[in-house]
Amino acid sequence: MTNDMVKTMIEDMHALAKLYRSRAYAPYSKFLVGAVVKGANGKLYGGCNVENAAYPVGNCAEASAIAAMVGDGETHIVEALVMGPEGQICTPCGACRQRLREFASADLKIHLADPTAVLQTITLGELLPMSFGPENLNR
Ligand SMILES: O=c1ccn([C@H]2C[C@H](O)[C@@H](CO)O2)c(=O)[nH]1
Ligand SMILES: [Zn+2]
Repeated sequence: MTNDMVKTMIEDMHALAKLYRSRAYAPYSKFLVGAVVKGANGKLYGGCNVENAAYPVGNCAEASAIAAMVGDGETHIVEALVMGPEGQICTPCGACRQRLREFASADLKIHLADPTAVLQTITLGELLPMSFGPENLNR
């Protein structure tokens, strides 16, 4: 695969995350997040955060994207992107690191983006070292 092709694919993930971020329902925090996971099937799945008047019931963008993927019959994530507000990176919260871990290996690349660009790329293993996953339950 050429560098141009890789760039195009990240740009596709970035564009989809931006669309989903624009649909975020975050009237309480006003912190809009979009997330995209790429399945092993090559398809992209987007999600946004969905807050609730009962605050703890709110949902992270990553959780929404993962739910869309699993609902489509895919259970392996090969790449991910999380987009927060302009000028800052939004790293997945602790719970979402574990949610990603369920469907990905430690070398999963997670692109951290704002609406203008990908600002940083990190692996799941860096975000969640010595993780507990399905293998620990012989799955
Ligand atoms: O990686 C993250 C971090 C935060 N949020 C959401 C949760 C809440 O709605 C808002 C503020 O925490 O941002 C996400 O969706 N993903
Ligand atoms: Zn989260």
